[in-house]
Amino acid sequence: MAKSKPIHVAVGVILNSDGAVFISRRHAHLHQGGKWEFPGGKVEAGETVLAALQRELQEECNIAVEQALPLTVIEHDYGDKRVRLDVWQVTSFSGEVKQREGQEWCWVAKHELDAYPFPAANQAIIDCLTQGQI
Ligand SMILES: Nc1nc2c([nH]c(=O)n2[C@@H]2O[C@H](COP(=O)(O)OP(=O)(O)OP(=O)(O)O)[C@@H](O)[C@H]2O)c(=O)[nH]1
Ligand SMILES: [Mg+2]
Repeated sequence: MAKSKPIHVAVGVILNSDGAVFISRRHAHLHQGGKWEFPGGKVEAGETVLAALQRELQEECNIAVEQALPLTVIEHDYGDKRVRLDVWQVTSFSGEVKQREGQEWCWVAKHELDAYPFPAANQAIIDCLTQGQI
């Protein structure tokens, strides 16, 4: 049986002035619950990916994205659902980064990212960050 279209997700990599990355922990009851993630969420119908990124990062981590660059697109099949992660690096923003939805969160040095379990789709991003390619 043909599978339905992947869920299109806008995902933001935010680095602070120390070069650390903002991550938060998915609530236990959600898909991939308990794993760490980059902030972001589903792109709505008729919305650009950048607009979705701006909306999600305002809602989830309190910032207004001023500039962001597309890094990569990752398609992954979890078996129960397929995702298409549209990964952007946030290069300019205003506001103070903080988690607004009650999720555990932290800034983590790139070389320490391997210690945090992420959803399988994220592995390519984690590799780029730990190898200093981002
Ligand atoms: N935000 C985010 N989602 C990810 C990442 N990696 C990954 O596989 N996903 C998957 O992307 C899908 C959508 O993400 P999401 O749950 O943040 O979507 P959302 O904010 O719109 O959630 P909502 O519909 O509950 O409001 C989930 O199935 C999630 O498991 C990641 O690094 N960040
Ligand atoms: Mg989300």
